[in-house]
This record gives sequence, structure tokens and C-alpha cells, in this order.
Amino acid sequence: MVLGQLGGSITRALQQMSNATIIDEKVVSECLNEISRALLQADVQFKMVRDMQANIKRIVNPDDLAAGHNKRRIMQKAVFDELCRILDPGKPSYTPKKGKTSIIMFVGLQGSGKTTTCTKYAHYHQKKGWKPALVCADTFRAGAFDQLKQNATKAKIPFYGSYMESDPVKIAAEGVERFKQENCDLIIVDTSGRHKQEAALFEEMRQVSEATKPDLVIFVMDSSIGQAAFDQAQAFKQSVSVGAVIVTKMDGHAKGGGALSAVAATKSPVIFIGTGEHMHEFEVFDVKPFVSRLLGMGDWSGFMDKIHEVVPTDQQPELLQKLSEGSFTMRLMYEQFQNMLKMGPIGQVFSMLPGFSSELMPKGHEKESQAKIKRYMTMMDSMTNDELDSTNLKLMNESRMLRIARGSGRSVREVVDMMEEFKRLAKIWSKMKGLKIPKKGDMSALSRNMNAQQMSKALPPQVLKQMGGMGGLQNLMKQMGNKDLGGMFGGER
Ligand SMILES: Nc1nc2c(ncn2[C@@H]2O[C@H](COP(=O)(O)OP(=O)(O)OP(=O)(O)O)[C@@H](O)[C@H]2O)c(=O)[nH]1
Repeated sequence: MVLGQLGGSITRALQQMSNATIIDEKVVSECLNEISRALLQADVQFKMVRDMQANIKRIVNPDDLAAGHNKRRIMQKAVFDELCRILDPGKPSYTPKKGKTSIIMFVGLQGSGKTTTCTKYAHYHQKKGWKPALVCADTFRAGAFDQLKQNATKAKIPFYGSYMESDPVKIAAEGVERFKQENCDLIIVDTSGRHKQEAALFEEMRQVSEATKPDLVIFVMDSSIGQAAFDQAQAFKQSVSVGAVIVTKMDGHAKGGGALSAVAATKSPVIFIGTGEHMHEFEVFDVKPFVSRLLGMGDWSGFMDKIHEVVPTDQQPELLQKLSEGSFTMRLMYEQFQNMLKMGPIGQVFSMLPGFSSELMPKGHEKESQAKIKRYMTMMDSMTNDELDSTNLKLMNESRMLRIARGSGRSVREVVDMMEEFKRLAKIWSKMKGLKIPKKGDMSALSRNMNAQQMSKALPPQVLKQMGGMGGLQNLMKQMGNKDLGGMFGGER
């Protein structure tokens, strides 16, 4: 995971601090120095690291820490808040509205993934019923137009470009005009890659922006961008009004700190991340779940807590059992939708798992999302028992989808959307495979007496790793006072 190493180092530094017998200013300073070193090693800009250190020092008062508070948690929260602060400029970006023309211009360094991301962005919206179109204003790189054309054709998205015309300003203006007339509601302008040393290309970018008057300029950034990130991003921001950031190649193992710096430089929110070369490898970005995953443990415990809160007690053991098997069925999805509609927003449970709530229930759109869940349930009502209980997606062939669409009075596209949603949830669900749950009768006794060693054996290895290994787990158990662990395993308390 990009930035994964940074998260691990921060977690270790916090761990070392909480192992100390007396927490005084010196121990806190050492911990902060360790965290700062980790940030610098991950390519976060020096000034940002210095500011972050000063802010945490202000928030964390060693006297408070000494007075029997949970030291690691206080420090962790301060670090968490600071990272969120860096990634969240506090104001949302311009949000295009379906049915109303928006012009979105993509800018960035060479090879950052603009062309790929333009198509992903168009495809993402197209799936949601938008009418996007792509304009290739990259006349600099030979083959850029062919690449866009190929991607656009594959995704059945209209495109505009030219092999002959060398003036990107002219192409951009013409393309935007054409698609305005065709009533496209999302006109996406792809531009050439450039860097701040190329003054003429920066001037050209400004002219493209002037000619097309974009509602939103998106800065596309490769997550492996190093120390140069801050200055480059700032230069883009100073030339055109960057309003949002998309970070690409999050599927790699880059240090990723440069990406944090660039976000700070543009003072614009990250709206999506690219997680692979393919069209669907594109996720809505949410700051808090991302940072908590980065810091190694928050999501898992939060997830279990929320299951406890939202899922009716009598259903918890069964649900956890199914989690441990990792196999997700339509029926399970149906039952969870039912719980969530009854008990509150679905996001409460799954927001703990990155990529989930943001997709299914974006903030501020809860009403629409609930309506969507209800529509999904209507479609599932038209499914046979075999379909509901199957884990095999291949079963859902075209004729079955047609039948479901007809039976529920919805379109085939909506059925396909629901299947996509199901696939995504099944992927998240499969991560829980291997969770070992004590037999029903043994549950409460076992969980009362369970130590970290036993507990570590019960957890799937990838989850244990996410929690910061044995150390992270021991800490979590301390925080929860052990007694609550019965709840994590569905036992009676
Ligand atoms: N692994 C991975 N590769 C990506 C991702 N996004 C883009 N790429 C790859 O990065 C390379 C560059 O992507 P392009 O879309 O051509 O980049 P560009 O910014 O348009 O390039 P220029 O026009 O030359 O500036 C391609 O090989 C893409 O497949 C991603 O999220 N993950």
C-alpha cells in the first residue's frame, strides 16, 4: 500500500512511547522525532513535518499524558487529526450536477496518469447515468489522441480530437463547444503533461483554461512523486485554479509522502484515487478511513464495534460466522441492507472499511442512497433462491439479469449496477476470511479470559497485520479493557 511504510513507522513510534514507564516531555519528544523522521523518509516536505510536529506538541500535553490517560491513544489521535488536516483542506471541491453542463479540465506532470484518469472519471459518471464526453487537448505527446480514442471507444464515451491540428487551445475550445451543443453534462478536457520549468507549456495550459472556462480543474498526481511534489503542485495551482486532486497508482508501493505535500500545496481535496491501470480501478476518496487504515488499526476495531451497535444481537454470531467464511451472497447483502435501513445509515458500519461508505452512501446523499438500496432490494426480490444463495457470479448471465429487470420493473443497467455493488462488497467481505470464532457455548467464557496471544490466533493474518501486529492488538485490548472483546466475537456480555 502506498504510504503503508509510513503508517507502520508511526504505529511503531507510538508503540514505543506507550511502553515507557513514565511518559514525560522527553519521551513525547522522542516519539515525535521518530514520527517526523518517518514522514521525512516518506518524502513529506520538511516544512510540513515541522508544522505538524509543532501542532502535535501543542495538543499533547505531557502532564495530561502522565495522569493515567491512555497515552498512546491521545498521541495517536493527535497524529490522526494532523494527517487528516493535511489531506482535508476543509472545503469540498466543485461538484458537477447531473443534467447540467460542467467542464472539467485535467492537468498534471508528464506520465502522471491524466489520460487514463480522464477515462476512468468519465466511465465512473457514465455508470451513474451521466452523459460524459472526452476532449483530447494533448497535442504534445504523439499517441496521446490515439490512447484517449481507444479508451473512449472501449467505454463508449464520445470523444473529440485531431491528428492535424497542433494548437491545443483551438481543439479544446472546439471540443467543448461541440459537446455543449450535444447536451453532454460532463465535458472532460485532457491536457498535455508538463512541469513548472516549461514556462511556455504553462502559458499554454493557462490559455486552454481561459478558452474552455472549466468549472473544475483537477490536478492528477502520481503517488510516487517525491520531494519535488510541493513545488510542482504549487506551480500548477498558481497558473490555473486547481480545485481538486486525484492521486494515481495507489496500487504500487511508493513512499507516497510527496502526494501529501502536493495536496497541501494545492489546498484542494483528493476526490478519487487510482488503484490500477483498468477502468474500474478507481475509488472515491474519503480522508478519515484512509488515515485510519494508514495508522494501522482503527478500521477493524471500529468495524467490529459498529457491527455490534447496528446488527441485532441475535444475528451477530451468524453474521460473524459468515464473515469468517469470507463468502458473500446476495441474501447476505439483502439482510444487511434490511438491518441498515432499519437501524440507520449503512455507512455507520462499513465506513470503517475504506472505499465502502463513500461509494454506496456518499456524505450528504444519504436519502438518495437509501432509495438506491431500496431499489436494489426490489430487484433482489425478483431473484430465485439459487441466485440469492450463490457465491458464483457467473450464474448471473444475461437472461437472468433481463428477467430480474423485467420482474422488478427496473432497467438492466440498474441490475448490472447492483451486481457491481455486490462484487465490491464481496471483495471487502473476503478480507475477513479466516476469522476464527469460538463455538457458541464457549464464546463468553473464552472471550472473558482471552489474552492477546489467543486472540491473535483467532484473527485473520491480514487483519492482525493491519492492527499493527501483536503490539497493536495488545494495545487495543488494553484500550478496550478486555471485557468488551466478548462483543467482538458475538458472545453474550
Ligand atoms: N498501476 C497503475 N498504473 C496507472 C494508474 N493510472 C495510470 N496508470 C498508468 O500510468 C501510465 C501513464 O498514464 P497516462 O494516462 O498515459 O499518463 P498521462 O499523464 O496522460 O501522460 P502524458 O500525457 O504523457 O503526460 C500508463 O501506463 C497507465 O496505464 C494507476 O492508478 N495504477
